[in-house]
Amino acid sequence: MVECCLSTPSIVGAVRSAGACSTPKSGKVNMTGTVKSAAAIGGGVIGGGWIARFLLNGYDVKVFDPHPQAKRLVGEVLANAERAYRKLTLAPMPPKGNLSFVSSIEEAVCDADYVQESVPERLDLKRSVYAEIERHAKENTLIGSSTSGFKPTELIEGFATPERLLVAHPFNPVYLLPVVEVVPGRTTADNLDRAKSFLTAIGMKPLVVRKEIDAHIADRLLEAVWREGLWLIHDGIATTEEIDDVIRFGFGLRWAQMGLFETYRIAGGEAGMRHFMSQFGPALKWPWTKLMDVPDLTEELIDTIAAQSDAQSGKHSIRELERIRDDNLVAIMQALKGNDWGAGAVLKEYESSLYAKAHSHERRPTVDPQKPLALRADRVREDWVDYNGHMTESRYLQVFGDATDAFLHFIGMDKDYLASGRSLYTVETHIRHLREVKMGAPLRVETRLLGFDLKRVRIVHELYGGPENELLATGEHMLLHVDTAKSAAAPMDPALTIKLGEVWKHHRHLESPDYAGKPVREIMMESAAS
Ligand SMILES: NC(=O)C1=CN([C@@H]2O[C@H](COP(=O)(O)OP(=O)(O)OC[C@H]3O[C@@H](n4cnc5c(N)ncnc54)[C@H](O)[C@@H]3O)[C@@H](O)[C@H]2O)C=CC1
Ligand SMILES: C[N+](C)(C)CC(=O)CC(=O)[O-]
Repeated sequence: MVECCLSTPSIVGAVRSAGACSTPKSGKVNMTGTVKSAAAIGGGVIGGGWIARFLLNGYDVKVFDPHPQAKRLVGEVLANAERAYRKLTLAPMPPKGNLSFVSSIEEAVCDADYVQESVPERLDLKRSVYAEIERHAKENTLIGSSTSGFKPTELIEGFATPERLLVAHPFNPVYLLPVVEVVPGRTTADNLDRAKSFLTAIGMKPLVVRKEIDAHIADRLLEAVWREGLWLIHDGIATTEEIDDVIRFGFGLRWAQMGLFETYRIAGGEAGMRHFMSQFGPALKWPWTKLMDVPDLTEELIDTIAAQSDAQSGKHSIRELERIRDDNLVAIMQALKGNDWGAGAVLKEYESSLYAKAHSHERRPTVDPQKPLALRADRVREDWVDYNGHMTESRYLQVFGDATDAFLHFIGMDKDYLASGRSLYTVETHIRHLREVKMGAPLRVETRLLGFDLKRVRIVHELYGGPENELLATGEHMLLHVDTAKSAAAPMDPALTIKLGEVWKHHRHLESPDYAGKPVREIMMESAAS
């Protein structure tokens, strides 16, 4: 917790600037009730994570936090979050939202459709912040609280519009971990739905807690584990590092993918959960845990824990530790995505929503059909670079593959088309690497249709970039239309061929690339030998 800033809104009111709001208080969110802009009240560890998630998902965010270094602190969390997202996904993220720091709660919330409160865990402070939010926010602005343990009915005391306040309890780092415990309190079903769709749209998995309790679901569990950890240190049985080791080399790996009960079902062998319960149930009554006893947090115990923690992790700054943690979380989530499981399944769903948005009319670039199609732009990310300092080979295929996907969306191969059991598979690829492509270089792909018939599409992508906007690489591809259930070639839907025909009407007049259709050159061994 940042000690300097347990400021109450009345103190904050002294620095409030006037005339901040363009929207009158009574203004509706918008016609559809969807969230378009967000405010963050509190930009510490958790507020900073929320701010990063909102911004990276394209929402403008106004932040109020009286901490004198709030800008720097949020900036550092945001930098780490951007770094993590570059590794997390290649899906087209929306343009980043605008971040502004304001000097009052009023300025922060007056235009916002969604407000996330992340001030320190003190009930009086939270309530006074809500009173200020309520005074200045639009009438159907949603308010989410990051509280780790307060129940919504405690939070809403004295609040005139409790139907719009809910607990939205996230997990650190908020920009990566998907789950958010949503505790509705007296929120209306409509507002609950709005909150859930907003949280889902920013890549989260809202889990509605059906009955409010202190500390919701997760912190009840986490506190039990933490309490046992404190006892183990207090009793001199284990150090902070040893406790962390049994988790990270052992059951923590299981928890990341199956949680507690599914793991224990397997631990029951073929007889499953019933056998597990009968074998280990009695142990619950043995003195395996300290139950609700809490060790006194004496200076001595705190010193021991802090010293052990320094010995364990003191060689890294907190920001470095965050980056190590983020890299590991990204690796786990990507592995789980490959298995379409747990947090990986959420990531997969989120990515497909990003692709769908990118290909929707809203964000589709204006395309001039008379020219090669400019459907894909990117930048060489830091983990795309090989030991030569160049974009590594597999990333060329990634960039061209994404450009092919963009082209297929352009001609009408959308989610519904795929769901109908039809798709286009790439059956042949020829990539030419023409110039060095270095880290950070902006890339632009131009796509041209070289021909098509009822079952095949032939395209070529040209990759441009670098300081002179030069041609860096080319990729020529043959795609085959298939019936995915039969895994056999099949004619395309007429809608696709009509669209291809429209593109072809223009592209047939473009100058044919002289390299197209040519194989990799042969090496004449006779001349090499002579
Ligand atoms: N740290 C964690 O692991 C988690 C914390 N939470 C919850 O998130 C909330 C915030 O916790 P942290 O971010 O950890 O605390 P923090 O101490 O890192 O940040 C709190 C921020 O609130 C600011 N603040 C203080 N008074 C304010 C006011 N009147 N208006 C606006 N900003 C004000 C402070 O300057 C500080 O930057 C708490 O309710 C906590 O229980 C939820 C999930 C995890
Ligand atoms: C320790 N804590 C209660 C603040 C933890 C949380 O609320 C969730 C988390 O991120 O572990």
